[in-house]
Amino acid sequence: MQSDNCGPDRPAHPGIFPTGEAGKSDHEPAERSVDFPVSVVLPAGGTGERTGLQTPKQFCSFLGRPLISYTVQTFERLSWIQSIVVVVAKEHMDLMTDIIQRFQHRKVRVVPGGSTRHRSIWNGVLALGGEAEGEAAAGDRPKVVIIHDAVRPFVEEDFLYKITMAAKEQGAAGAIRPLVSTVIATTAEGYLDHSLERAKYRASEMPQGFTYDVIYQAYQRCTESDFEFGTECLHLALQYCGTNAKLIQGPPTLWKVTYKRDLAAAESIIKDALSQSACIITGGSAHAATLAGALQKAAGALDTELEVIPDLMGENASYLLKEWNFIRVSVNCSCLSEVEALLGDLEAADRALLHPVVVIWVHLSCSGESSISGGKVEPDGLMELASAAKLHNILLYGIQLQQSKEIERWERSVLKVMEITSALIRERSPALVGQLLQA
Ligand SMILES: Nc1ccn([C@@H]2O[C@H](COP(=O)(O)OP(=O)(O)OP(=O)(O)O)[C@@H](O)[C@H]2O)c(=O)n1
Ligand SMILES: O=P(O)(O)OC[C@@H](O)[C@@H](O)[C@@H](O)CO
Repeated sequence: MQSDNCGPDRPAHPGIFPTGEAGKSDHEPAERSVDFPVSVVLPAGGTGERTGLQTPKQFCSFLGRPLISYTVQTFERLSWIQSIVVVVAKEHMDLMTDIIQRFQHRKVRVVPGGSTRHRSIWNGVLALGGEAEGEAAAGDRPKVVIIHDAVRPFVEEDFLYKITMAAKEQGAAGAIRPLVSTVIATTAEGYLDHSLERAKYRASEMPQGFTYDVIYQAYQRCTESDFEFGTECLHLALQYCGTNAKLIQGPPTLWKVTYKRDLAAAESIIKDALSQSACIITGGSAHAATLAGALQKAAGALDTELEVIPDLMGENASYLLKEWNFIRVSVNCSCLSEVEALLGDLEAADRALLHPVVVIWVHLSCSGESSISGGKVEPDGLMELASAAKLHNILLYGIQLQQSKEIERWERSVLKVMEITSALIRERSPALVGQLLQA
């Protein structure tokens, strides 16, 4: 049984991870031309025992989204990938179908896995050829199959392209990384037998690529012992097809989420990727522009790139499609209509389907009267707005500060606004949503 879900026709959501060029974020995937069909098998049928958690790691959530959804997104946004087969345990088929529908993933099919990783991958390869349903659909068969563990979410387009082209040429290609620890052989009694010369060995990682014929034939010919105990597809290609894989050293981002600590590391990487920059909207106010300039200066010390714009009109509307963090400065105006308009624009742009968007309302009081004692700002109004925004995965926070003629005091307030802003953007905590914080 498999479930097809092509999902609604929508533009690929921008990615948040670098394409492989250092520091360049991939708001849009670089267009590459691949003139043959490429499909992907994502084995996700394991139980993740080594995390010690009840929930299999591929379904553990980060910022409200399961790990596997991040991996699927990485592949679905590449125009040269024609289809993705996710292989999950039978009891998770419905869960995976729900994830695909909830996050509007495209080009994805779900098929049942097997008792071992190899069996799961084989089921995925069969599905690509239409055999999982009992009829061979030769026309759908891809030229190249990328096999990638679903728990390796940080794969870069550049590297996928390299593996794909090498697999097309060579029949098989695989990612490798230098060994971090020396590999030793042990005796039956648990003593050292010998150690391997580390420089001669590499860690085999994912993604791997194969021509469809090679991986199909390899699995058709392999033994029950291979299915039960094997962990290396490249070995099957060599052993049963005489195809010697091209090995390509990949970036450190290829690591596999295996232990509980890896989940924390993955969440930190995702949060880092979402908090690289922010956009300050001043509404054209001179006071707000002054504050924005001071915040930009303070941001430099906090490694956050701040862009200042008056509004989201014209060309500036592009920020709605590429920015994950917005700061709306209101001066002497405690009404929330400007924030409400921004939230409406973000909801209309459908920005927060895959990642929570942060909106921070900075209320600058220049009138001299304390905006607290004057009771000018209605915190309830902010909480109400924030609760509604949260339903669209938009996290709204408030910060209040007063203009001060004392330079030192003003600079301290500005720095405090920037520190609070950085923390809110980095953590994206639902707990602080709707709060009016004081700088
Ligand atoms: N029967 C299996 C076992 C594993 N996998 C998948 O293969 C990938 C790499 O395997 P591994 O990291 O070993 O995952 P688990 O087997 O879930 O982990 P553990 O060994 O800790 O249980 C994972 O995406 C896992 O879901 C699979 O599709 N089918
Ligand atoms: O062995 P595990 O099941 O933890 O993970 C699978 C890994 O072995 C595999 O992803 C790479 O070694 C490449 O084959």
